[in-house]
Amino acid sequence: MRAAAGEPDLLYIDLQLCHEVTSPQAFEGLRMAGRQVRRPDLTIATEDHNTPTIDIKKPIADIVSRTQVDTLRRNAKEFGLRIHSLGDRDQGVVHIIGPQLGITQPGMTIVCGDSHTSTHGAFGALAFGIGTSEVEHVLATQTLMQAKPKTMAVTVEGELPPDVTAKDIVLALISKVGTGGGQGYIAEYRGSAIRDLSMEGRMTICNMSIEWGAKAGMIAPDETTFAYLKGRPHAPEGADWDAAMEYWQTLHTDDDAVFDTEVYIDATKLTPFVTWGTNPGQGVGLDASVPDPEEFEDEVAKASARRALEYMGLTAGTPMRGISVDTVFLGSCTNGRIEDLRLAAGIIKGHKVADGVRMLVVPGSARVREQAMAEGLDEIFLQAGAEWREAGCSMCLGMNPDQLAPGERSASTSNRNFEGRQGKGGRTHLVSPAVAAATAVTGHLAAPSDL
Ligand SMILES: CC(C)[C@H](C(=O)O)[C@@H](O)C(=O)O
Ligand code: SF4
Repeated sequence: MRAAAGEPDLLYIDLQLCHEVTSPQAFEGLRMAGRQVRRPDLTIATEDHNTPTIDIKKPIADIVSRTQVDTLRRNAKEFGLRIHSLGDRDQGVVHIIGPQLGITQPGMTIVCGDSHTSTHGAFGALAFGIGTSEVEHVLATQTLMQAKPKTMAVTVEGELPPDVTAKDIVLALISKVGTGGGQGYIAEYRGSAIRDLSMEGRMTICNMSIEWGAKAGMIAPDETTFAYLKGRPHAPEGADWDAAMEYWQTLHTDDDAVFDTEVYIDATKLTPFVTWGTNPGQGVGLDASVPDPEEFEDEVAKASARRALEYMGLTAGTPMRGISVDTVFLGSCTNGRIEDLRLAAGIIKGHKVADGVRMLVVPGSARVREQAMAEGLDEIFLQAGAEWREAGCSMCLGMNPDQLAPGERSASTSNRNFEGRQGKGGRTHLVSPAVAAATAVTGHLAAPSDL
């Protein structure tokens, strides 16, 4: 890093991830300026947003999607970049493949033209999303200018009650601090409840940092982190591993560190959390009811809740469990990892997806899919009547064929419930994989304990 008075810092970037949506103009910019990619070895591309999750051997039907994906392939070839294309064993959602390959490591600076790059902060990496002009800057120079953000500690203490997962922690946090609560901050998630989470759970939380406005979210690397990384294709080996460990073990906050802001959450009081509105902060416990907008004190929150209920087709006072869904989506870079699939499969096993409900199970990467199949999870989902798909962003956002029809309602393990996010007119309730599985069985928002 280079720092000078009155200037933003200049960061060296250890890893840039690319996908088809936000990279075309960046490569075009390089071409027009006659530049090369500075460090092709520190740049890796995958196809995820525009890719279909069935018939992946056929050409992509939608012309815009096909052009995006073809353009990424051409750019990767021209600039000498590693790319994991549809059908490749290492293809998948950009934020799933980095950790899975062991490319994401503690202490790194990681960027991608994608807001959920914060996911990688779960390893104690400084990881955040950047805009397309910044993507071009990093491609050309391997550096990025950044103003120093403020720091926030999000401390989650205590043991999680049954049926409560990492997703519920982060949904509860966002409804507490609001979607703008983290603006200008980098957050450290800490406390016993965070330390007790698996890497998958930690990634779920860091993934949604951007949904409450934080620039990035980080978790101090510990034995859980090291155990996850050990033996992965790109993890260091032998003496390199020992040297890396020596460094990684220093990457924790000093005991006497002072944060600009602190937030505290009592994990023992959490319940499964679900959203009722059209931003990730409009959530309540599953035991609660759809709130009454007139009871919000803040005028902006009141207006936004009124509009959200109208769009969502909901009436204040309706118990959350009384909300029926048409679709359940299990997947995305928030909850499309093996642990998420295992958890949902364990709940759905021996049950059937409710009549009239479709359940899409979309592994976050081809490797997650492979592993799930090796464990027989695909069979469990198929026997329950769910659809077992190929890897990709899928119904997390309406950029590929997996979409909600207007007016359709989903319980979705993804991270955004904005109007039209899963298809024009679609209505999204954000939930954990456990709630998704129980909801698929009952046909209305539910927890595993309801089965
Ligand atoms: C398409 C991409 C730019 C976008 C993002 O930045 O997050 C997408 O991944 C999303 O989740 O909305
Ligand atoms: S899975 Fe969803 S949130 Fe993640 S990168 Fe894809 S579209 Fe964005």
